[in-house]
Amino acid sequence: MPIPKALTIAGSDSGGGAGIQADLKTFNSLSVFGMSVITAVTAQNSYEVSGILPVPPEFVKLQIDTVAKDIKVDGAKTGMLFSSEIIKVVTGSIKDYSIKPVIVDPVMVSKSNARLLREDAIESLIKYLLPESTIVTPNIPEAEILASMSISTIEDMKAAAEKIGTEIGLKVLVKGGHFNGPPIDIYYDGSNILKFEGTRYETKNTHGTGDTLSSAILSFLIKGYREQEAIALGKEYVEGSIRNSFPTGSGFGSLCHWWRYGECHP
Ligand SMILES: Cc1ncc(COP(=O)(O)O)c(N)n1
Repeated sequence: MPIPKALTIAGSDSGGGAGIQADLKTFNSLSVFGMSVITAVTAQNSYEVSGILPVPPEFVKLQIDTVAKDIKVDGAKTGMLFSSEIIKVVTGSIKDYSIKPVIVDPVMVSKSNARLLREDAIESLIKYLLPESTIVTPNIPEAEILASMSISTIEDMKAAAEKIGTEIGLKVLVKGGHFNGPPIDIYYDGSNILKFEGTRYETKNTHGTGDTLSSAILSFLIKGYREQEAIALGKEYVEGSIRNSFPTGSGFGSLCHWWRYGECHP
């Protein structure tokens, strides 16, 4: 069987915990060949994003075109997309090369509270990219924006997942990590609602958790698992990475992506 090849289209995190860096570490840990198209360079550490340098949209397109015309992309995920212009070129290339599956992590704001998607780009995300995608993985604040409703209970999460899924026409995993207690994620697969329950680990070392989950789900999907299995296995991988996480700087520390085969606490 050929090695599965995954493409991440996302921002660079110089601090190494999130963004492109988290995606590539995840692909590598799950024995998937990782490729990366960079949408923006951030100057970032564990507690702040001190600068953002967006890549010109035509150069984002050139990166995708150059990879896709040569290497078979078995699936892609998107993370930080920053602007409406970048969203439009990314959507165009996904369509041109019929890239599938596409997992969209609708990254809007970092843990350190910096805007990673311009406010005026949310409409383009909904109008252009999401209809061309397979699964979108919002956390609760992102799901509130995509569904235009407030979410404070599991029932609200279910309503939001179904609303986003039916209005836009894709599958939706609403991540409940922002609530207290065991993290419960709600998945709407186009006809049914499913509940995934996890274990909560009390730690501040959670930088890049969302990026890691969407990359893990993509990895399992292109390895041949069905969607529900890929989500369950992706969650199990992220939980292990959080259980073995460690501090980096003075803010949000990092997951240990290599917990399955290497030392996390030497
Ligand atoms: C380049 C980039 N992409 C994504 C995130 C989100 O990660 P988090 O929510 O952990 O801050 C980030 N901080 N930086």
